[in-house]
Amino acid sequence: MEDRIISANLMMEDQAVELSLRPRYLAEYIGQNQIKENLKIYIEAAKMRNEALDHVLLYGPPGLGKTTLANIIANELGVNMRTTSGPAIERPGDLAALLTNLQEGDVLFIDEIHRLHRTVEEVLYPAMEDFALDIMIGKGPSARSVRLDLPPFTLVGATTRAGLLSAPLRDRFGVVSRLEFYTIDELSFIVSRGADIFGIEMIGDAAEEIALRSRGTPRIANRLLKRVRDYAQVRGDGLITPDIAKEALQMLQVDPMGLDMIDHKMLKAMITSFRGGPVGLDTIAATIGEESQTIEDVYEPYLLQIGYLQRTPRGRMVTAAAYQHLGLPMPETN
Ligand SMILES: Nc1ncnc2c1ncn2[C@@H]1O[C@H](COP(=O)(O)OP(=O)(O)OP(=O)(O)O)[C@@H](O)[C@H]1O
Ligand SMILES: [Mg+2]
Repeated sequence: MEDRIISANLMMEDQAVELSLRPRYLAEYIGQNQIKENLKIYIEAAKMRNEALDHVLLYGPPGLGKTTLANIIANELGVNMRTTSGPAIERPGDLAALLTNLQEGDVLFIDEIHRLHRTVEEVLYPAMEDFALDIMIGKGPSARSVRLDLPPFTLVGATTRAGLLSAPLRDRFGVVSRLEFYTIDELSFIVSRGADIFGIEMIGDAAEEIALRSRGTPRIANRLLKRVRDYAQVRGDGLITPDIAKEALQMLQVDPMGLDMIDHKMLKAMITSFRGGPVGLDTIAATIGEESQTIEDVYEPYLLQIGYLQRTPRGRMVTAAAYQHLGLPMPETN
């Protein structure tokens, strides 16, 4: 299921592309204007005071630019960044090793921070708050705790599931930023920028055709651009015209709103079996043979964003806009 062309999750084929396309400074980072503006001020202030930047939590759906932003923060601060992830830190000692290796002002980036082990998380609290590490020396009755000073550092945490973060951890971030889906204009810009970097020729509204189908997500925009380029090369002379872009995307079975077969299957199942809802997440999952978690994290956010699905206390509902998009009549209300 995860080889959907419009999946926001990172795929093998994206990795090289993302490295070459990843913006390195705030000025190159498109969109997320509020976040950028705030960060610019905080970063400048931290540099003026010669202090570490406050800890930053970045959250939002996959592919919106959290990892990119973490790298940018370190670049703008002019410091080194160490990268790890929640599940990779198995024991408190692993975290201690990471922390004691930081230089003053460095950024420690913890991806998937909602998956930190509880025992590790507890070591993180004093580290974040007091730049200190409490370690136990010895065992049994003679054991004692020793406090070790750490260099001031900035923790940047990223998560797709802020709701799963414990309150004490969340409270220790001075800056909490939620990334939003990108507008069509912003995505068009990202596509054009990618085309420039790759030396791809594109004319007319071709970038917009790709942007429209990118589900508000730069990662998807970059991936679609790559596929469209292949199509243009094989079917034409490499030039991406709006028609070529449309044909290529049609072949990839991505509709003009960025929906693919699985979205269609899910919406249609809700319509035919449940009169459009409300229907519970688990029931939808069972009906289309997917996991509830996947639907909630991966499929649903964009459908909610464009107003094709609605969340109600009694479950999910298909909206009039979705019926219209699918060309299906709304059931009579009674
Ligand atoms: N604001 C932006 N401007 C231009 N390109 C962007 C922007 N945000 C993201 N991208 C592009 O999208 C790609 C994916 O972004 P990134 O890896 O930072 O997402 P993420 O939020 O960390 O995803 P995940 O939740 O899967 O870790 C980047 O490599 C970059 O090419
Ligand atoms: Mg990431």
